[in-house]
Amino acid sequence: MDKTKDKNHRERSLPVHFQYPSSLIYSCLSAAYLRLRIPKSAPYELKPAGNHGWGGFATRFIAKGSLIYREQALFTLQPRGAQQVHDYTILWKVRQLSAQDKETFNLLVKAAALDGDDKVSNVFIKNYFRLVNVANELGVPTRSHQLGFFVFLSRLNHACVANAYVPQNEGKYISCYATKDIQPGEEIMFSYCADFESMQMEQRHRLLRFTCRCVACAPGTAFHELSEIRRKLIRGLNFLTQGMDLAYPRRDGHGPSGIIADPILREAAKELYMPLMSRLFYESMIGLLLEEEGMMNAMIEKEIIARMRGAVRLLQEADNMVLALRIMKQKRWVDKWLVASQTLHKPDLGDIDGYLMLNMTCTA
Ligand SMILES: C[S@@+](CC[C@H](N)C(=O)[O-])C[C@H]1O[C@@H](n2cnc3c(N)ncnc32)[C@H](O)[C@@H]1O
Repeated sequence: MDKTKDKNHRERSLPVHFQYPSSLIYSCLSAAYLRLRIPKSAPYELKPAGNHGWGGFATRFIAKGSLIYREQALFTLQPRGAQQVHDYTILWKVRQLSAQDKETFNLLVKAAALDGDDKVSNVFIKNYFRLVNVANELGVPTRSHQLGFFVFLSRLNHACVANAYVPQNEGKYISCYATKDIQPGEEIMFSYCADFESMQMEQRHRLLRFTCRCVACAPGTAFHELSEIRRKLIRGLNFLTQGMDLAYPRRDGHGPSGIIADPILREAAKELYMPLMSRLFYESMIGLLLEEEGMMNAMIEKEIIARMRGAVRLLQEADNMVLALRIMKQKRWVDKWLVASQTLHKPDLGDIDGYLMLNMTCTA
């Protein structure tokens, strides 16, 4: 996913719906799920996962950074939102599938029916990922959104601090990568929403509509307390660098922005008027906080570094350039942040260019 935080495209898989309350449901689901043939190339199997219904468990060691599974959508739809997907549209798509794919789809419908839900559209809602940049019929990439139905990666459960990551998408495919070393038998989980990095527990659970019990969602623990502070800070830092509040819907382009108390700083951030050297400090702090939170991974890192490089390229003053190169040279985020802290709010002749360029990109 483009963590340059394309304003409208951050939603990935949607927070989904029902709790799986009893062992009765597990055994009903098992009838359907045991018949679901996980492809041989996928290094996980389906098993009951405590209060998460069923989940995917590693069948072998999966090294940090490696691809876990790449899946093609069984079919795609192009509605305005998943809630607007109608049963008949889905069934029309399913009619065009191969016999084997139809059977797979029917297994998920059966599992849902055993769970007391016979609406095909709800099955879709539970198994879709948002796709952007899908090529149109002529093969030309578009910015339009599609929703893809994914059978196998949809079986993975959510964790706010996860061991896997699903970047936004690549056309009709989605891929899941390990963000940590995963041992055989360990459950593979990813965060259902990229913006959760800027949200505190209560808001995350409200959107998910279920109660996550990962390490960040364990009130009373030191990790949870720190996590709440870190995510609030990340929210503020994202606002300062990108001019938007990722924790709230932004119909008008800007969120409530209560996250930044200082009105002058808030207005400057909204207008994307932020000195380049300050950007380097804020971005390195985001990196440090994400790492501390256990949410850093190669893809996010690449995106933050790309944004930092963009700022460095625009610098015009020699002493700032020297400092910036020192920041970029540091291997660890904590060191980048320490060096960058010497530069906060230091102006540069390139600040105006940076401001113009960002505003042009954002309005284009
Ligand atoms: C896409 S499905 C994931 C697979 C699902 N567990 C199954 O049995 O098919 C999403 C649903 O799984 C459950 N779920 C996923 N992650 C969870 C978590 N961390 N805690 C509780 N329930 C979770 C929720 O009911 C959610 O609506």
